Amino acid sequence: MGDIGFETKPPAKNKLFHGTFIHSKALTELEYLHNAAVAVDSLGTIVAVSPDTDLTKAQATLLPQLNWSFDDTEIVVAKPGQFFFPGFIDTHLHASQYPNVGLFGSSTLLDWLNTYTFPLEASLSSLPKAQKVYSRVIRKTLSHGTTTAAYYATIDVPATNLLADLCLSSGQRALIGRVCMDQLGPAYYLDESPAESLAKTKQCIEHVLSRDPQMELITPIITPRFAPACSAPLMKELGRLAKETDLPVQTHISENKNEIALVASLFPDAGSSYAEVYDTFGLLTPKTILAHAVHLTEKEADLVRERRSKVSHCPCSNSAITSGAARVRWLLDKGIEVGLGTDMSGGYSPSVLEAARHAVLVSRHICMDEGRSEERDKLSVEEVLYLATRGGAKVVGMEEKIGGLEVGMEWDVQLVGLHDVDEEDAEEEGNVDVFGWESWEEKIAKWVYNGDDRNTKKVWVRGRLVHERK
Ligand SMILES: O=c1[nH]c(=O)c2nc[nH]c2[nH]1
Ligand SMILES: [Zn+2]
Repeated sequence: MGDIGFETKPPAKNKLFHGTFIHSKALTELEYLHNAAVAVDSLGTIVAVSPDTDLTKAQATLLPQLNWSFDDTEIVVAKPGQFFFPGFIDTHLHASQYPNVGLFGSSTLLDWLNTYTFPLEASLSSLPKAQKVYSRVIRKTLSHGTTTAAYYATIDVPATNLLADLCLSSGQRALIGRVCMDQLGPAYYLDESPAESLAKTKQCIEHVLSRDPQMELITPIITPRFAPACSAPLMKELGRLAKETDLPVQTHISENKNEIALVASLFPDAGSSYAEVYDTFGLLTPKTILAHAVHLTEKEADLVRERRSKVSHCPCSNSAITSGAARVRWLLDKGIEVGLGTDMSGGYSPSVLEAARHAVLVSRHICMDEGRSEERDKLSVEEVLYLATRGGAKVVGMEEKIGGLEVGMEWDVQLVGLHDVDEEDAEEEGNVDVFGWESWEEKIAKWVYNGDDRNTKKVWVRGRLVHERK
């Protein structure tokens, strides 16, 4: 892969952004900063936030304060109606499954894996094919405003390493997981032994760390696929590795009822629940991302909370392959950190915004099913945007760095534009029409329910422009 330009360093120019900035202040509250300026240094870090200041004033006051020269500072101005918003954090997706988005028929988890998923993943041991798929998934997710992605690759080492290299050269922040599985899969798609699985995992970890030693942009993540696909010795080794390296872990939990029954039959001696199986092998850590968590029992959720493991809520996937409805309000009330995952291609869409609106709708179905109608039982627009940004940042362990627009955080941001119906020369219209009488809260709600990648005009990661809609 010699010709890829590895880049952990952001561009060298200081930047001054001006316009409207919106981010989550708390789970239920968005903060709106209008006519504001944000200064981002050449390392991609936010160094000043000035509310209520026009551009000329911001240039006259902030630049001398920061010792920045006028000529060397790039100015980026949001047009009226546009706003800067933190980049989305996709806390669970399978880069290797991207070609299958939308293909799941009427399958459920275990037959979906055999019919659609394992054959595709296995085929990515062809590096040209992996290059094609991984380049595309990175471009596609960036175009939807995903600045950080927790990726599963495949069991193949060179292809997983290629995904890491491509994230680096494309500038997407990512966690890179080589999938570990030594049972359940077809013979053509399995690690041969726990020892081989561990050794290959270490090779990928070393690769990622060789490219980005400080884990500034890409981070290795230990990835037991899910308990049914991992033998007890393998999970034990991976738990040990997590402890030794203090690296994050990602896996699936309690997605589907047949899967849960399978776990009980496969691991009769490793605890009395799915969560306890992972705990037995040291895989429930504060850096563990558990995808789905649809059918957790009260006791399991308490254990997850006690271990400070995190949950990736994947509503599009849970609906598509009929896994069930995860009770996000219940998890949040327990004090478990939750983020959103597209879970492509169990999920049918690369868009975290789609996952956000689906999370809203699933929460309403839960209310209807449980005969509850209290306002707070339903997830609000503000709450799902929190899950998509700040919540996701906590899930991937980067809440000090990303998810909000504060001094000291990194500039991982999208510029969003909605279509003003009075604008004659409006650029690409997109799906969100704004008539001019909407409040900002209403504009945000319209974006959440009807927005898509046409509204994502520009995307930056660590201050570097990584996507621009032409
Ligand atoms: O949604 C899912 N996608 C997968 O690839 C997978 N593997 C195990 N369990 C899984 N669930
Ligand atoms: Zn998944």
